[in-house]
Amino acid sequence: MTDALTDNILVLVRHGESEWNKLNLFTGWRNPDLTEKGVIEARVAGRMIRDHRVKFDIAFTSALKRAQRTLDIILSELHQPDVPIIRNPALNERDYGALSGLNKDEARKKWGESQVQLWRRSYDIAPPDGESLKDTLARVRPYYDEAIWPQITAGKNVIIVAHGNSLRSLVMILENLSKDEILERELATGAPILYRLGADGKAIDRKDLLPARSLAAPPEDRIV
Ligand SMILES: O=C(O)[C@@H](CO)OP(=O)(O)O
Repeated sequence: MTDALTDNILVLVRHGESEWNKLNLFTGWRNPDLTEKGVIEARVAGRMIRDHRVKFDIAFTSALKRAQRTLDIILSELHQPDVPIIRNPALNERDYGALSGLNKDEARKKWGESQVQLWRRSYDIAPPDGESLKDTLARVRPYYDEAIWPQITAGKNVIIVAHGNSLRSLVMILENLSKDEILERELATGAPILYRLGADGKAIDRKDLLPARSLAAPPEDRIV
């Protein structure tokens, strides 16, 4: 058991593994469910957060099943099933447009590794009919400012369960990252990030909670 966190806390969690993560398909706004592994990842995420004894006042998630289900499982593991939940498409994954449903390896064969990497991880190059990270940030930021930040300034502890790229947009905001710095950041499924925020809305510190199986990688409770 870790010391209880007493300041206002914002926790971000990417959903557990989805059926389409497992199949290596571009997912975006499509709506696959969690795999069994994804359910376990969500349970483990809930237990790791429970060890930090955070009591949440409000939860936010996207309009997509994989994030909503992950949140439900986390709240159940936390024994906090009555936390109010706000679901909003502003927190949806980046819309992958014409790539949605395509296999990522097949796409590399068709368009080349570097083009696919630009679509996946450049800041402002959108896939055909889809959103870039910049476009995603442009909808995540106003939602954060108008719906989430007021909760934090009112002294609430907040959990957000969303998606790789909607959360990377939030990480940019919270850690004041440049468009180059965010390109380096990957978010693992079911790995909670605990932030303590200052009055300016920027992170004072961050803890990445990693399940025991990932201990070979970075240290469990890295504070930056
Ligand atoms: O397919 C997607 O919607 C996302 C997240 O799984 O993929 P990527 O890692 O390419 O942003």
